[in-house]
Amino acid sequence: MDKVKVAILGGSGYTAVELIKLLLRHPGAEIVAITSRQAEHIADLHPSLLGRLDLRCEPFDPDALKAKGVQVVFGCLPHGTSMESIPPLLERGMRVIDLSADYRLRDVKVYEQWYKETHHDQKNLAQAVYGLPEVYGDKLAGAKLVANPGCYPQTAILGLAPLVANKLIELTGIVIDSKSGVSGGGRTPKLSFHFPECNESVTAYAVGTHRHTPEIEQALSDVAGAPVSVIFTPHLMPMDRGIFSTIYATPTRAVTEAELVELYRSYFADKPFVRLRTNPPATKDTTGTNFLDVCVKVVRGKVLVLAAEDNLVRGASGVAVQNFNRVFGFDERTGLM
Ligand SMILES: NC(=O)C1=CN([C@@H]2O[C@H](COP(=O)(O)OP(=O)(O)OC[C@H]3O[C@@H](n4cnc5c(N)ncnc54)[C@H](OP(=O)(O)O)[C@@H]3O)[C@@H](O)[C@H]2O)C=CC1
Ligand SMILES: CC(=O)N[C@@H](CCC(=O)OP(=O)(O)O)C(=O)O
Repeated sequence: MDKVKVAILGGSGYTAVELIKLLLRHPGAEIVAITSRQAEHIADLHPSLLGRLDLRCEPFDPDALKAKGVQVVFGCLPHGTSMESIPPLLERGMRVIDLSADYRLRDVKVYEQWYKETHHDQKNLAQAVYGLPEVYGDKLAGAKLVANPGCYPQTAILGLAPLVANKLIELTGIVIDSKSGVSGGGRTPKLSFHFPECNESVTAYAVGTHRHTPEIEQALSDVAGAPVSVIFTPHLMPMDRGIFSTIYATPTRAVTEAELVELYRSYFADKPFVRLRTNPPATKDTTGTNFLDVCVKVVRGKVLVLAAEDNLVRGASGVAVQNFNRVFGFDERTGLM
């Protein structure tokens, strides 16, 4: 089988470099173009790629990408910018896996409420598939537009899916307390990510207003078949990468830990990237991998779920490759194990 010709948008960013490294190891993918506003060799933007990829970044030009035979474009751009770039790619018959948040929320009013921005591409929103393969896997084969999921939401959605699918917890008031490494904020400098600001310090941010709240609720409501509401609080941690979520829920009946462990084991049995742990996972156990580690406990009548992942791999570029595999019919583990 010929390799799938791939382009990446936003070449200088963190998710782009992670994606490039994954795709260089993928037997079915060939990177033929990387776009950037900076006309540089990719190894000048990311010296870790020196000797691994000989490609000069180019300006974004959908016709030029089409002329190179690009079949799928990975969008590694900020939200808002992404929805400006994607329509001309779809019009020219290229598939898109978008790492931004622009196509994740089905209801445009919800997007505009939480992102405080007007949505400019409602037409393509309708055909976007939310790219969380463990939940929406049957919709991904041949998809034209995949909305890659957010980093925090994956820990919450997969951490809670077995419980909400089986109506074992109350569907309102679920508490999700999450911590992220600083790379979650991207490479573009910002005061709160400046070393003296965030080193040796922990703080919560976007309390009650974080954009991932409706994304978590949308997917969990799909799994539950009923509305789910959560209280999601993200924290910035003085580390490079990794996300850890501690989730508290109220059971709808008396449950035992052994029963829940068995439920999780069977729910994730055919999901190779979710690892069930008997002790709390650590972010470092997942660094550089596409694994999402989950542990379920019962404490004083409450259900606790502990989940860890690498925000740049499982949280972004790794799950994007998992989606690529599903879209093009590769085994979903290809290039990721
Ligand atoms: N970091 C993470 O852990 C995760 C990130 N995401 C999402 O993935 C996307 C990329 O994130 P990440 O790689 O971290 O971000 P970065 O800030 O590291 O990179 C984004 C890149 O997009 C390009 N860019 C920035 N602003 C503009 C603009 N106004 N117009 C055109 N291009 C622009 C730049 O590339 P250049 O200068 O080369 O043009 C920039 O380096 C975002 O939507 C983010 O929310 C999703 C999950 C996790
Ligand atoms: C630490 C940090 O700042 N994290 C980012 C995570 C955003 C992200 O990566 O997800 P989206 O693609 O949905 O923007 C934040 O909270 O905005």
